Amino acid sequence: MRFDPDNKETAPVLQLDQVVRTFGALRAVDGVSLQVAAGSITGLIGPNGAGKTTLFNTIAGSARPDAGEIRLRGERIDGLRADQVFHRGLGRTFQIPRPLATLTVTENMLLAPTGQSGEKFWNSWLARGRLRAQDAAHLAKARELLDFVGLSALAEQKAGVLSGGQQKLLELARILMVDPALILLDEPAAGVNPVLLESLVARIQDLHRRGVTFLLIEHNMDMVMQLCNPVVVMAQGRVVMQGTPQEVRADARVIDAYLGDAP
Ligand SMILES: Nc1ncnc2c1ncn2[C@@H]1O[C@H](COP(=O)(O)OP(=O)(O)OP(=O)(O)O)[C@@H](O)[C@H]1O
Repeated sequence: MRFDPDNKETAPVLQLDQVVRTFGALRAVDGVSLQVAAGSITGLIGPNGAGKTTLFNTIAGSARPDAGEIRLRGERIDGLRADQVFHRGLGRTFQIPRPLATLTVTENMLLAPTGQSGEKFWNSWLARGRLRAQDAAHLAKARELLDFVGLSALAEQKAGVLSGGQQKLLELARILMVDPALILLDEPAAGVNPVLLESLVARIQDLHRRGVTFLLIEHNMDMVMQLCNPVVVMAQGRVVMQGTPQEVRADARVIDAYLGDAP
């Protein structure tokens, strides 16, 4: 399906066409074509080493594709830097969150609109200088979003003291500072305690109801089955199948892909 800018309902937010990313002889992403429909929570699953994170890195601009085309809302983004992709409306979180530990939670939030994609670990002195230029509107928005993810009470704490789950909520809130059209979540459930996980799932559902589109990598199948439709399955750098959670669960190719990963 080609992107139809006149049809906001059905046009895919993200479109990948034959994307390849290699590491030497290894084709970590080996000709992936897929579409993420506007308003969907699309799941990306697959055994360890399938190429999911490499695909995210390639989409988000932290790794360049060796071949293929990537479009966000119909416009080519392959070849752009991570901060450029971020400002075009694509936010991503990491398997292991990367807040600036010596800045406060609020200060981390205020870095988002200045162009920090989360890719670079800026030194805190430099980051503080940038924050002075922020205006009150950004601060109000930061407070509102921290409230949304349940981190208001920790707003003035150093981000380094947050638990892993709280750091994931902070990453999500930080991305929301730029009103993203699409959010890539890399293993949101990993290392998150059950209470915070419930809160994270609820926030994703809230945002989904407000029209935010998600593509998420997850090994927690309960979460995938609860949240995602469709689910895309990768193995050995390729898309093996795509379908509803029920279709994926029952598909022999998916079972094979996972069993092939067993020790
Ligand atoms: N920077 C790199 N240099 C060399 N090889 C890499 C690099 N990053 C990833 N790979 C390899 O690319 C393949 C895909 O890795 P990737 O991390 O994308 O898989 P994944 O599906 O995200 O796995 P997991 O579920 O374990 O996170 C693996 O064989 C991995 O060893």
